[in-house]
Amino acid sequence: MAKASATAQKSLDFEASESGDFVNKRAGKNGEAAANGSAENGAAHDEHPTESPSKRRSNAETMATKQKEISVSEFFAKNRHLLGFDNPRKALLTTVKEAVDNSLDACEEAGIVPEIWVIIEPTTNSRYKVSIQDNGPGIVKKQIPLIFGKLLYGSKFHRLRMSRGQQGIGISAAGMYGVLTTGKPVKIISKTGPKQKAHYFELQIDTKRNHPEIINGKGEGVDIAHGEEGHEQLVKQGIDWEAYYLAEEGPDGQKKPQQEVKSGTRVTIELEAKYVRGRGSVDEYLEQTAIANPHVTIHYKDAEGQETHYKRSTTDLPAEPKEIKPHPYGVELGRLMTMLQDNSFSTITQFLTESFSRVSNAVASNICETAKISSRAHPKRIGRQEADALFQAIQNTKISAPATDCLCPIGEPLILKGLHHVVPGEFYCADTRPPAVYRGNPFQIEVGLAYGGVSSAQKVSLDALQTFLAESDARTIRQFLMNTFDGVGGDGADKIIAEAGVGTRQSPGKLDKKEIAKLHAAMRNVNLSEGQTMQVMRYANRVPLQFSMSACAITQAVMGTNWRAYGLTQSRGGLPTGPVSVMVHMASVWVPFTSESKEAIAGYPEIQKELRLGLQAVGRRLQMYLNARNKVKQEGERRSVFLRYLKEVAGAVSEIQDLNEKKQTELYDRLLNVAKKKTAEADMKLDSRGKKIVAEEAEAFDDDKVLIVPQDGTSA
Ligand SMILES: Nc1ncnc2c1ncn2[C@@H]1O[C@H](COP(=O)(O)OP(=O)(O)OP(=O)(O)O)[C@@H](O)[C@H]1O
Repeated sequence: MAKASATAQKSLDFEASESGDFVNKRAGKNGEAAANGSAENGAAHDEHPTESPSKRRSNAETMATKQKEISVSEFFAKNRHLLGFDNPRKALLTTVKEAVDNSLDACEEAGIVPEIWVIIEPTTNSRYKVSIQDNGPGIVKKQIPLIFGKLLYGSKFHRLRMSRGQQGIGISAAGMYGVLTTGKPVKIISKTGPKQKAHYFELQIDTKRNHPEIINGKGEGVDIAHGEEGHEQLVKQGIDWEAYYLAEEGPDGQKKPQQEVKSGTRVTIELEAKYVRGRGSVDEYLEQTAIANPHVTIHYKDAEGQETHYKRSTTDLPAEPKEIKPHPYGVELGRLMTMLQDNSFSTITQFLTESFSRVSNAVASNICETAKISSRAHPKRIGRQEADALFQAIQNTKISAPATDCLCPIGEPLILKGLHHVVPGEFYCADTRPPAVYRGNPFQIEVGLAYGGVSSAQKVSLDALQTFLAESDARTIRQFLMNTFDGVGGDGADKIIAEAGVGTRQSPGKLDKKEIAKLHAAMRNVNLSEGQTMQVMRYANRVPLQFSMSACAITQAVMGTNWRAYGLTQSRGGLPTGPVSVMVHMASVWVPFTSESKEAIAGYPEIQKELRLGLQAVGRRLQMYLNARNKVKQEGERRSVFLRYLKEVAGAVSEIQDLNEKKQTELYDRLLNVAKKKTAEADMKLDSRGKKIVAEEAEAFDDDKVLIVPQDGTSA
C-alpha cells in the first residue's frame, strides 16, 4: 500500500501553474508582463513632457532587476495565516490536525483500523513538541523527505476521491512553521512492514527552493533494523517511538505479549505554540473527531501530562470511497483547454469518454456534432475557438448526473451513537440526505441533533475552572465564558456574571479565589437552557471545522433556518437558544473550502439547498418530540389539579349523600379512574424510539433516525 500510494504522490507545481493559482510560475509570467507594461509606460511617459524623467524613481530596467520567482514555500511562510498558523494557539491545533487527518486517511486507504497517539510536551515557555504516531501503512523511504519537506506534494490533489486531505500542503506546512519558529528539524520515523527496516529522517525545508534538506545520516537519513536490534538502536540514538512495542489486545480482551510495530509513521514537530483548552482547542478537535469517526482509537497525552483515551465503538471501517473521473459539467474552459493538450488520446471521442465520467460514445458524438468538430479530430490540434465550441456543446448536451456511490456518509445510526456518546441530552435525531451534485462534484449532507442535557459550563469542576481561567487569553470574563464553554451565548454569560457579582470587563486571569468560587457557583445555579445558544459542530469529510464559523455555509444555513417553527426560541438571523446541539457533515470528493486552511465551506446554491433540507428534517423531528413532551407535561399538570380537589369533592358528596367511609373511598377511587382516563396522555412514556407517542406521530419517528433517552423527573 505504501508503494501504491507512493506512485500517486507527486509534486503539484505543474497543476498550480496551469491554473495560474500559485505564484511561483505566475510570477514569471507577471514578471514579463510587468516588464513589458513598464516599457510601454515609459513610451507613454515621453508623450507627457510635463513629467520630467529625472523625477522617476524607477524605470523598467531597474524594476526588472528586482523581479524574481517566488517559491510556494516563501509565499506561504509569509502568508502562514492562509494555512491556519495565524497565532500560536491555532498553530498547535493545525499541526495536530494535519497529522491526525493524514494518519486517518492513510489507515483507511490501507484498510487498517486506525490507532493514533497524540503527545504534546512543553519544551520551553512558549514551545511545544508535538508527536503523532499511527499504525498506518507507513511511507516508502524516498517519499518521506518530499512529503514532509516540500509544499504542494501529495497523493490526493489530482484525484476525485473522498478523503480528509486534498491539497498536499498540510503536514509540510506544519513542519515549515516548526522550523521557522524554533529552528528544530522535523523528525519522522516510518516503517512499511513487519520485516522491513524503519527509516528515520530529520528534515528542514529550504523555503527558497521549496525543497527538503535531510540533516541526519550525512544527508541520507538512517535505517533502523527490525526486532530487538532496532529497539536498541532507537534507545541508543534517543529516537522516540514509544509504541515500538505495541500491547495488542487478544480476542478475549486480554493483552497479548507486546509486539513490534508492524507498520506506521511517527512525526515530531517542535513549534512555537500555546496550549489552551476549550473552544478551538486540540482537546475539542480530538473529541469531535471521535464523534464522527467511531472506528478510531486515540491515545492523547496533553501538555499537562493528562491522558485521555478515546476507544473505538466499532471495528468496522467506513466503506472504501471510490475514485471518480471529473464530470463534464464541472470543468471550466481553461481546464478543458489544458486537458486537451495534456493527454495521450488520438481522437476527441476517446478523450471525452476516457477523461470524464458519464460520457458514452453516443454522448461524445452528440457533443462533437453540436460543437461542429469531427469526432476523430486529434485533441492536441483543437484550437482556442474549437475548444470554446466544445465547452458550450458540453453545457448544452444532456449528460447524466455523476455517480454518487463514491461517497461514504457516516450514516444515521452512527451519528446518533457518536452524538449520544459525547453530547449529553434526552433526544437525538439524524438525517442523511440523498447525494447531490455541485459543479459536477457529488456531495452528501448529514445532520444530527441533540436536545436537552446540561451545558459543559455546568459540569466543570472548580479546579478545572481555575486552570481554564489561568490559561485563557480572553480579555473579559464574558468573552472567556462564551469562548470556553459550548452553548454559552452572550445572554447566558451575562446571567452568570450578574449572579456571581463579578465585573463584566474583569480579566479572567485577575479573579481571586473567592471570586472564582462565586463564578463557579453561579455557573452551576443559573438556568442556562434559555440563555444557551445552539452548539453547531461542523464537519467536512469527517474532519471537525473549528474556525471561521460565520463564513461557513453550514453556519449560515443553521442561522437561516426558522427554528421557531420547531419549538425553539430564536432572534432574527441568529442562532437559536436552548439546550440543543447540531452536527452537520458534508461528504464530498472535493469539499469547496473558502481558503487553504480548510476552515469553512463555500456556499454553492446546491450545497445551501441540501443543508436547508437536512436541517429542516431534524427540526421537524425535534418539533414532534417537543410537542409530545409538552402534551405529557400539560396532562400531568391537569391531573395534579384534579387530584388536588378529588378528595374534597368525594368528602362533600359523601356528606350530602350521607355515605359511609367505605362508600366514600369507593367514590374517590371511581373519580380517580375518571381523572386518569381524562389525562391518559400524562402516563405516556416515550420509549427509546419514541414509539409510544400518539399513533400518527409515532409513524413519523423512523427507527434509525431517532434516539430518546428517558430522563429522571419527566414522563419520557
Ligand atoms: N501518516 C502518513 N501515512 C502515510 N502517508 C502519509 C502520511 N502523512 C502524509 N502522507 C502522504 O503525504 C501526502 C501529503 O500530505 P499533506 O498533509 O501534505 O497533504 P494532503 O493530506 O494530501 O492534503 P492537505 O494539504 O489538504 O492536508 C498525502 O497525500 C499522503 O499521500
